[in-house]
Amino acid sequence: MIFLHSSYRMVPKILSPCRQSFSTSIQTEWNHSLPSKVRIVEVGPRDGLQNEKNFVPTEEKIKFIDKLTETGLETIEVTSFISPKWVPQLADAKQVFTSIQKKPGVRYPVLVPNLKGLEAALEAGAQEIAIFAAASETFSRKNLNCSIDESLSRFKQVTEEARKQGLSVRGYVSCVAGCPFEGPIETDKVVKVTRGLFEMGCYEVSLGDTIGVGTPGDFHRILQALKPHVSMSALAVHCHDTRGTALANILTALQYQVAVVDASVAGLGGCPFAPGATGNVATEDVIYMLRGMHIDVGPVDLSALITCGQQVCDLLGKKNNSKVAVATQARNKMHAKL
Ligand SMILES: CC(C)(COP(=O)([O-])OP(=O)([O-])OC[C@H]1O[C@@H](n2cnc3c(N)ncnc32)[C@H](O)[C@@H]1OP(=O)([O-])[O-])[C@@H](O)C(=O)NCCC(=O)NCCSC(=O)C[C@@](C)(O)CC(=O)[O-]
Repeated sequence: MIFLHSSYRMVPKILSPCRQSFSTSIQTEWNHSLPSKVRIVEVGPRDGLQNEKNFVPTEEKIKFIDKLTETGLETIEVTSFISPKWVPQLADAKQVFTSIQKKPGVRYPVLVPNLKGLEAALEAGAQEIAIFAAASETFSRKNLNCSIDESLSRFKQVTEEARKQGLSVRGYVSCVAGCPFEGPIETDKVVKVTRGLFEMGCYEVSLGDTIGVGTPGDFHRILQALKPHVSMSALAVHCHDTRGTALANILTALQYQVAVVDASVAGLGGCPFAPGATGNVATEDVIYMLRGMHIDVGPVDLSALITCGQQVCDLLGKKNNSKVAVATQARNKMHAKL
């Protein structure tokens, strides 16, 4: 496996918003090793809101998700059927899930931590769930109140029951590159938990850099170790951008044929049980980068997504963490003045 493709250095400077296209020969040489299509999993309504201290009114959550649907996103993680004592912000999971306008063809997964959550998700009409384990023992206890092994046996029951009911099950592994409590995490632990999730029946596993400490070197090490055991096309990456390495980590994953990327509009996000965690990579930035590389990311209207991201930032009173959104808005303002 070549870590950075040798022609990488030949790529011209970053594409401007007017989308310069690079020469066909360079494009072919460089892109042949990358997936031609990437599925974006928008996690803004779940990961993006779960850590907000002030309760976001249910109606606003519903409007937010409906706007995301209108942008053309194809997968939107809506909420979590977790204990409201643990994450009060998502206590309205059922109301949100049953009230959003679901567009045919769009997938609306929800997080589920146990059989109780599965029951609630089924009652609400969910067709896809996500379970979430960790590669760090301490983080598992902080996030799920149980050890990694206990969580895996709990999730096995959840997965078996969900699949019996016809649901698809996605898995997450948190702390793949580092833990807020334990520091660096051994690659073997990531491999063990990832394999465990596939063995119990997950169709896809998303590798979470929960606190955004990972670098391309970490993703190279982790994917290299996973390669003999799992299919790269069944993996996703979930990169928080705390240290500005998320896009580079995603690019590394693409070089391993990983073709599913989690992202959050306006770069919202963070796990309430992971001190120091900040937002996910911004969906706008991922789309901009991948389209600039001629990778198909589906029919998302980037301008509509930028507007939606800004609206939710205004609602939350937060800074927009999408560099593409900030630059586009500044450019639009400048053009409006001319
Ligand atoms: C797993 C538990 C429930 C264990 O928590 P526990 O306290 O051990 O659970 P319990 O079974 O003892 O139940 C305690 C209470 O919660 C209730 N309860 C129990 N389960 C549910 C449920 N599903 N729905 C509603 N209520 C529930 C249960 O009925 C009981 O209520 P009481 O009798 O006290 O009134 C808890 O630890 C929990 O909810 N954890 C969720 C934590 C969470 O949501 N973290 C954020 C998501 S993960 C993440 O962000 C990382 C990710 C995915 O993005 C990837 C990455 O970045 O790495």
